[in-house]
Amino acid sequence: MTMPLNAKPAVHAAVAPAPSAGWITRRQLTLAAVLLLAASWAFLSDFSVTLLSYVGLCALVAVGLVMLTGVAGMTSFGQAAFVGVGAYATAWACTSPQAAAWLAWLPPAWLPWAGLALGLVLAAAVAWVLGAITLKLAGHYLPLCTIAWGLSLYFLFGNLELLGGHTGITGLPALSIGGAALATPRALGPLIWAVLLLSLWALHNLLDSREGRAIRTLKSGRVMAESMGVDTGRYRIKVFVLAALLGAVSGWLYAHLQRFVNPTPFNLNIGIEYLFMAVVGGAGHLWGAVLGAALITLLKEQLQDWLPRLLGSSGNFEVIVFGLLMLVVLQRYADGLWPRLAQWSGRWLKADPAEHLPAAAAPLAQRTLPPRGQVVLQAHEVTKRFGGLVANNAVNMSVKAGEVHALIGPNGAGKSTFFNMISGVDDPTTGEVRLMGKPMTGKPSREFAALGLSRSFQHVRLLGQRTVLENVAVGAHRRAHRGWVASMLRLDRAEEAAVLAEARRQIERCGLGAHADAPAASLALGQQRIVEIARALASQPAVLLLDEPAAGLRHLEKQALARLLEQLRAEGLGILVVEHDMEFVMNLADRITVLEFGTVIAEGTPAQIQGNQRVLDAYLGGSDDLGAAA
Ligand SMILES: Nc1ncnc2c1ncn2[C@@H]1O[C@H](COP(=O)(O)OP(=O)(O)OP(=O)(O)O)[C@@H](O)[C@H]1O
Repeated sequence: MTMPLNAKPAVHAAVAPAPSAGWITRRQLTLAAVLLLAASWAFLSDFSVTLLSYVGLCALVAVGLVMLTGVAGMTSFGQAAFVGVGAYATAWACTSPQAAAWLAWLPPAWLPWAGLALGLVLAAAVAWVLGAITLKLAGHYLPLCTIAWGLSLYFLFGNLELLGGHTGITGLPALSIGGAALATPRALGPLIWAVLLLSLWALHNLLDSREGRAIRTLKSGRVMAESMGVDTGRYRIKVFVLAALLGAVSGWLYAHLQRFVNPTPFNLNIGIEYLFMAVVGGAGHLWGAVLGAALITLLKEQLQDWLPRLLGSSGNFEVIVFGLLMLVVLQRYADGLWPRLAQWSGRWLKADPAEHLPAAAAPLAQRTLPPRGQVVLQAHEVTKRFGGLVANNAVNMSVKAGEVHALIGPNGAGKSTFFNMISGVDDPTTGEVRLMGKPMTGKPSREFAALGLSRSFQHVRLLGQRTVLENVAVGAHRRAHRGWVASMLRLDRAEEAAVLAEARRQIERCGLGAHADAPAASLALGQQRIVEIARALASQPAVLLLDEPAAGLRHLEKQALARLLEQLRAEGLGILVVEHDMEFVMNLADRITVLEFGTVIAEGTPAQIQGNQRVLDAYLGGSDDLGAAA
């Protein structure tokens, strides 16, 4: 690997799909399937049309679960409750005398639309409150909480007199658009599918954006994302609200399809079924939700029909068979069926043409670097205790703009712990950290990122299945601004082009241009460390913290890395490096701080450190390393 430091930035930054020898693209196939469905709608039987309408309704909820569970990593069993919120809101708005009095100014045909607005507001409010309370929980506590509030809302529907108790509410009007009543599944089904397809399009756009990259970090990269300036807590709540809104829209359509509501379709069993649909289809894939909803809805229907005939008696046999089938499917296809289908169809599909992002990209936010020699990062008496163990003991250290400062010490000396203290990943037990002169103690790492600090991690934290380009683009998150709605509507393309061009520029600067479109996990570990540096550079930092950047690199690669860091120093960055490779450190660093058992035992220039007896003693047999680097 070489690291051309002055490589030109790539202008066009879209991810190129792998070519294949098929005759139709995925996009064309999707369009053909939608047109076929639309054309055959009038000829399908009433039964098929009804079934397909239910598939569409379930897929709408399941696609929200794909976003919530598959993409963002939050498992919810309680999604049926939000479907109930949407259904009951419109049922109440359309039938209650109180609502009629309040909405007397509205023509009757508009009442269902008022019901939709009410359902969306209620679902968003309930989800926001529930999310704020429960989403901080980790592990199995979060799914348990979703069961708890799923049950609570279900019983609330059944016990509120205002909502008709367990009998429910009857007499809902049909939806009407432009005077045409959508009173049957044949008439309402196209609207259900139009809403579903529109949602899929918007969510696909969202995932293919700056905001989508941030959402993808929620599953396994939250510490990294916070260090890149992403407010992951806020994103988690937003995804939760989004999934709830999709559930509420499905509930609204369901209520006007059935024309009555009662609590049964919103119970916990149905919540689990929605989750099954997302997981069986492929929880990480938007179209997996449609596949899962279709499979499970059709399977249930067929089993209900066939099993009593086969077994000669009636009963809920389909639930038993259904459960067993789920076990087999999940055992064999842990990622769901969509990836298998995509793999199989990949043989005869050709790649979609690469997206052409606008060439005239919007400028990204720029940072003015502090003057050379100014202290940019300062640790004062920083102590960190883990129970009885003192990992950092009153550590003092400062990093100046335009210098490379190295932090060295034997294994377990407390270097990574100190890194976490001064980057906001963890809080010191006592002591103070100042960044750009501002006290930062107790602040989250995203606020360190906002002030210009960026870092890499000792244990590489990349989104392995995403491309190198996408990973590095996460680093530029704070330099762009377009939000969810702009992303869903594709209004962010100029800014997206700028983000991707910047990411590609940093990748090429770090010598990984040839790997930009490869999944990050396919790179060697040493290269993955370089990807982390490129990601940190994409944020245009003033302070760069690198935890063992040279580990796993070959000799020439280390030399190229040293040249890159020298250039960054010349540009005025303050760089702090934790590194075990003494030759690398002694040739590069301006100042070195040595930690032993969490305490600073020496600080000075490389020459002073190499002559320091206490340091040589600390390294025991390692004194040769220090000497050899001289
Ligand atoms: N979360 C934690 N809980 C308890 N002890 C911890 C925790 N993190 C680190 N330690 C302990 O603190 C000490 C310092 O660990 P740290 O990882 O900071 O050392 P290091 O100098 O980075 O080591 P290395 O060079 O091997 O990475 C070690 O004894 C370690 O076991």
